[in-house]
Amino acid sequence: MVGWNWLQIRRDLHQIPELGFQEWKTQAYLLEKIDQLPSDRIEINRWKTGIFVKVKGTSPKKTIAYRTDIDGLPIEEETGLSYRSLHPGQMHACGHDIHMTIALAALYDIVYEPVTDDVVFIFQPAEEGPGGAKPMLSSSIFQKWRPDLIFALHIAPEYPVGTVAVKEGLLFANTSELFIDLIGKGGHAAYPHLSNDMVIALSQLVTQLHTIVSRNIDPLDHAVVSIGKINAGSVQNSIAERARLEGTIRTLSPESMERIKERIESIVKGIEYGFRCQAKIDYGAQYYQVYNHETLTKEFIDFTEKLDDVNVQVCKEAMTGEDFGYFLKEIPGFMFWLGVDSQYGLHHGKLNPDERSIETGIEVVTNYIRKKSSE
Ligand SMILES: CC(=O)N[C@@H](CCC[C@H](N)C(=O)O)C(=O)O
Repeated sequence: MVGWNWLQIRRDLHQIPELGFQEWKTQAYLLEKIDQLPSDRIEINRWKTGIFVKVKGTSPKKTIAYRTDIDGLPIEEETGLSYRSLHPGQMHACGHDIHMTIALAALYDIVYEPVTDDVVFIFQPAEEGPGGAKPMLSSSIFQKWRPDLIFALHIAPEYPVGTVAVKEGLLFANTSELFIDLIGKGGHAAYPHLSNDMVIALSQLVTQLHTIVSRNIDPLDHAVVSIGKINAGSVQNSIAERARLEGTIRTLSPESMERIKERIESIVKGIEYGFRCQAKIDYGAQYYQVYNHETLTKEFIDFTEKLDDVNVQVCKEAMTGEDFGYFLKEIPGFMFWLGVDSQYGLHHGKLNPDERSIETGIEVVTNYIRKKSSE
């Protein structure tokens, strides 16, 4: 039996964050570990930069799946930790290093103490974008090993270690990325009348986009339009020919997502007309809401309440997105939050999850698999 040090694994993974579908080092690291497990008990399938691992049950009647995401974000790490990211401008700022460690630990546990049912571990790339869940779901290997039940967790900086937060039904929002390019006419800053300034057009566009949620969406149906990045121009004394914004749309209903997109398209037409420019809209990756199965989630809450050292809270829905929603659209299951107690939140360069949360995650995931497999 091999001995693995979870803390070391988490720190190793933390040092090599990679963006969606570029997770080659991460995949190699995970495979190096998984290959140490007894080969007669598992089947391994690579899928792009991801991995499927099936642990054979002793007398399987069903298949249980556990999914982790594996990608990092294009965010510069500012934690100052001794094991900070070795990849400039990239960081595990959404906790996927913790997610992967818990998945590896649960895999290890189930391999060495097998359960009755088959258990499939899914190491999924590109959760932050452009989205690995949807293509993984339609892969031939997923369809062959299609589980009867699937679950996953996400770290939650705002909860103390030892906390599991979850709710039945809607947990995470519908999301769509948003990219808008404006193309006008550049020129010398001293001759604005001869140019068509895309800095001004983009500034107006950003302001107008922020009226959509307050003026076009029912206040009781929450939604978000956030612009995370803008880009225009090359030097202070030249008028910008092009400008670009990058953002995200979040809604609690698929209908509001459609409404917001209609409004964006009208506003952009107005900008094109008013500023005599051209515009291109790209919605990038779209994620379906995370909707937790009512009965399974209730059962999970009852089960988790009985675990020592775990405090279960019923939480509200969040405007975060997760392409795990696509798995839940097809397979009964749920996602839950795992408290990691960090002063800085998700997608922040100073996010620093408390590593003691790994133990809680392992306890909840492995015990839940064992419970469901004994039914
Ligand atoms: C849990 C979490 O933070 N998930 C991400 C998912 C990204 C979706 C996509 N890239 C987008 O921005 O719409 C999130 O930002 O909520």
